[in-house]
Amino acid sequence: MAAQEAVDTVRDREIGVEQEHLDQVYRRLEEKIHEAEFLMNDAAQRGQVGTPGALAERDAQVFRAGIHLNRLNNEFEDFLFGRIDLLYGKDGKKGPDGAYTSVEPAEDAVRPDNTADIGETLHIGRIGVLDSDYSPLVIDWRAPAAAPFYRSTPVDPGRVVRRRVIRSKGRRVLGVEDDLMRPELRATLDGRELPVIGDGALMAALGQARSHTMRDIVSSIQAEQDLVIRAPAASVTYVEGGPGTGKTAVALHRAAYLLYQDRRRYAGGILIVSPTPLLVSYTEGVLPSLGEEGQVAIRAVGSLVDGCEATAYDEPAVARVKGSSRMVHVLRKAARGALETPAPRQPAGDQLEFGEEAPAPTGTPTRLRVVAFGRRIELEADDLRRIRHNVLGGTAPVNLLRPRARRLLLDALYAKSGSAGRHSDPELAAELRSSFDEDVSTEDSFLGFLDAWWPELTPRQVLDAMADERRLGRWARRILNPGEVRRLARSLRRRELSVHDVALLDELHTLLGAPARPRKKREYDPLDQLSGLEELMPVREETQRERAERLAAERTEYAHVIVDEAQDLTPMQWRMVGRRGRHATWTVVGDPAQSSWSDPDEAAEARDEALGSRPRRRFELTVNYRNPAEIAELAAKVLALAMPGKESPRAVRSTGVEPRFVPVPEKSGQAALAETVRSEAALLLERVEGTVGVVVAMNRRAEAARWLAELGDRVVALGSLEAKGLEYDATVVVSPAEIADESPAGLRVLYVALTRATQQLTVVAGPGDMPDEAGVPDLLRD
Ligand SMILES: Nc1ncnc2c1ncn2[C@@H]1O[C@H](COP(=O)(O)OP(=O)(O)OP(=O)(O)O)[C@@H](O)[C@H]1O
Repeated sequence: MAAQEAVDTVRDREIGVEQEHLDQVYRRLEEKIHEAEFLMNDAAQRGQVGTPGALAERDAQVFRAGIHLNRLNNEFEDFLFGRIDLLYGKDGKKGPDGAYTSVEPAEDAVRPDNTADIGETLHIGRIGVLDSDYSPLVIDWRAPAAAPFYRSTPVDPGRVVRRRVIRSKGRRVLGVEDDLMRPELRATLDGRELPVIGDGALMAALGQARSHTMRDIVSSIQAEQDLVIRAPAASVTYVEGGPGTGKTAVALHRAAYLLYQDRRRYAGGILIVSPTPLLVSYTEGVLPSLGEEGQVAIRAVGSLVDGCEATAYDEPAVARVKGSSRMVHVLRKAARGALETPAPRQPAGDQLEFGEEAPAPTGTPTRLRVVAFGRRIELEADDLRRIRHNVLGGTAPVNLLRPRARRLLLDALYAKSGSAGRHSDPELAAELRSSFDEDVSTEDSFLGFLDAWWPELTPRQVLDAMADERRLGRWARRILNPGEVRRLARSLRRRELSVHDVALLDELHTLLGAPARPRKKREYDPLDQLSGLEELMPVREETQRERAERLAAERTEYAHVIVDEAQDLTPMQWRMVGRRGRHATWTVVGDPAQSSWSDPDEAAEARDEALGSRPRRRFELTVNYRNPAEIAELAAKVLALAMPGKESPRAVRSTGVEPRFVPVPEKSGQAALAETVRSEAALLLERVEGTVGVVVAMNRRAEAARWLAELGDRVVALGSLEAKGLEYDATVVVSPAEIADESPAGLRVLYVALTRATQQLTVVAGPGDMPDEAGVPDLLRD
């Protein structure tokens, strides 16, 4: 009892020490706010005092100080979260953050009798704060001086003697947890021995209930993760790690780190590509909590093209075709072929012509008739075919070839006009030609013809054209088999875009060339045709702000691209993502064992193409922070089937709660399955504090949502592919066999489903499963 009281007293005293420090930090911040406010009032009173530049600087200062205090008061519950006590360093140099830079201890820092004095104490927080004498009150977690907080281990302690995690809420310090990095030392701070309080700051973090949004991990980043977060931004940082090893967390913290390192280069220029909108909304709050609001674009792969927010999934056989790099060849043909619209079958009649009083045609015209120099001149179907063939010979984007098509049409018309040899004098000949061109190209019949014969195509129009099975069959000849053509065409007839369609649209965008932005209607000016000026003459000047917004929205290239769940990108998606980072540095995180793409080798090839020859630094994350050992062990059985020989990450904690198995005999029907899933989810809701995820095969998504409708918003129904990257306190995995049989990648998708829970897992064996007497489905047995 007495011993416990003594521990409590030491703990309380240490909490008091940290409280004092936190109070000092807030005092300092308030001081800065007052200074800033004073400056602002002063500036306002004196009106014109100082140059406009100086006033702007003051305003900026006030603004920055305001942001600081606002964050402190509102956002950062644990603004200050760490502390390291360090030995004296090798040299006495200080860095810009006011801390000593030396990583290694001075030679005489430890005395022969294993005693030492603490030479420096640093507090680590979400942002840096300097005292009025420029000594560091708080070091930004991303600053070099903070690295030992994450990196130091008992094996390689550097200067760190004690590492402390501080838990606080608002302005109150609630607790401290220490790790000793040099347990053999008797170190003193200001003449008193260093106390050590508790253990398991990481474990405390991992045991917390999960909500619908991800939390940052700044206070407990582990050494192997820190190496990735702080890796230099050169070329490609490539990270592999199993489920729950912190890949997503690391990717987000890395974005914050890069911004801190080189804001000028990265502000607004980092793209994070995420597999699903669900994962985007799950992770969206992390960067603001690290103080980086609005600096990073986090986009789902189905929303990478502006204006698209695709969430629909294709059935696996269709997804396989749409994602395959064979589509590049099909799309190339389609982009060119779609220039020709088939003539309508009804009403049957003469060939369609322009320049005649005929009902508006809907097919591609097969004859051009103009009047120039008082004569009727015609190009026949063969002439037109030849010209089209000639223009399409190269690889240039189709929309950009229109001026060339126009030129060749004029050449051909001129040749037929009989005017070509009329003048031997080159100057007169050129003059004649240019007046011919002017005559013809302003003629309505010519302009109308050009619009119909070489229309400016949008990616969507071409994709729609591919929905016609006959035409698609032509474009895909010797590339796709008839079954693939049929399925692809059928899926494109649905109006709703699928996630995979977006990569096709992006590819088409490249093949077609940028379509002109929607134009405001105005008087037609033939000069536009000559010079393509229409894009340069907006009806009204944009304001600065509109321009900034437009450029941000149109941004298609980034300085750094982070790909999360990289194993899932199809070859076509890699091409799309690659185009956004042609000059970028990259961070690519993924786990091949979780790939939902049927042919990982093909995807790896496309990835290598997107990343080019940039050198890669490879990292591996080996510790599973999400799943308790009991769940990880079960998942490992599926991993052994999905990817024999692949090692599971090591789970760091155990809950003592084994996964639960509940079979629903096949003959008992859908209602029994629904009832079982509902009651199992309800049971888990009672057992855990946070969220429950129910993972079902993709085609059961809608019904599963209905099954759970009454259970409130702590429970979510998810299709197997949507579970990617997410986590819940508890999960119900429904019908493992159904999930595994959904696609060629089914076992890997099942592995994903089984690794989502932080505490409890229930497996409901349904149709197709063969449970043993304990209810364990065949796929989950040894
Ligand atoms: N150092 C850490 N301290 C505290 N929590 C951590 C740490 N590292 C990871 N976690 C937690 O572990 C969980 C898994 O992390 P994350 O989702 O980033 O893993 P992942 O590797 O992306 O997983 P998956 O491949 O399954 O999507 C998250 O709740 C994360 O906050």
